[in-house]
Amino acid sequence: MFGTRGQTTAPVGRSIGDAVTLVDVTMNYGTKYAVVHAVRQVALGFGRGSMTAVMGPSGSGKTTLLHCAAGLIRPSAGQVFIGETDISRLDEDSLARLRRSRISMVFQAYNLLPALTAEQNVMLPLRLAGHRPASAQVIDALRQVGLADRAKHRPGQLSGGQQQRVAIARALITNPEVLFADEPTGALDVHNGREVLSALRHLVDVRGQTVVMATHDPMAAACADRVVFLSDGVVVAEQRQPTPETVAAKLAALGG
Ligand SMILES: Nc1ncnc2c1ncn2[C@@H]1O[C@H](COP(=O)(O)OP(=O)(O)OP(=O)(O)O)[C@@H](O)[C@H]1O
Repeated sequence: MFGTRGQTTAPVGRSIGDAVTLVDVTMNYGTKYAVVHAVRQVALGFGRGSMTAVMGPSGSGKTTLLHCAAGLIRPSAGQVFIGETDISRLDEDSLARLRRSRISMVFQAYNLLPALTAEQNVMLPLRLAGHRPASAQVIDALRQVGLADRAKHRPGQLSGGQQQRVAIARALITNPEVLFADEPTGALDVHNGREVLSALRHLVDVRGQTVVMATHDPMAAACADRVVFLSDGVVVAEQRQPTPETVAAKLAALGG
């Protein structure tokens, strides 16, 4: 968890209850002549079976932090652990394997293939990995997001919220330890956004899924167990049991 330094049950900076741990993660973009310090010395843990929202003003480093945590980019300094695995030490092939098998990511754009049905989209990650998923497994993933009855529908026949829930089902099919979501409701109206958030919440409460979500939206953040606030790449605050009001007030104070 936040400020876990000094734990005696795990190496310095890590708690055994965390699905993901960032140890002094720093990410700089650019050259030494024009450097952007996007994330600075962030030390954070994301607890297993919990939902954390990462918030902050535009440009505060939310996406960069998520991408470092998910192994999509390598930090300039610091370590990232997925469970016990220090992904900073993995070579490219091992990191790619870990990303495929232990991590999933959902983006603001659903990235569904329009010619495929919901169930075909959901099975795609396993098919690409050379597996033939059982139909029951695919339907179960769709059931987890409330869409078992839409398996044969194509994306064009679904609402935005339903399409994003198919994207979440597709992210679940590999049974990831952590599901990262970058602005998952960013393209949706309030109603569809709520459907997506309640699907994510259901996964945490019923399945024990770990979810880490970057968002601009105080309503979305208030669905999380905990909100971490970034400002200029630094973790400046956190809230537990957040409400839309407490989150919005903090964000306003940070200039978001
Ligand atoms: N590939 C890149 N090259 C150079 N600078 C980058 C790159 N990606 C992000 N940045 C910069 O890093 C900082 C953090 O960006 P990031 O996208 O992580 O913030 P954010 O909080 O997710 O922003 P937003 O809410 O607007 O999506 C910003 O100053 C941004 O301009």
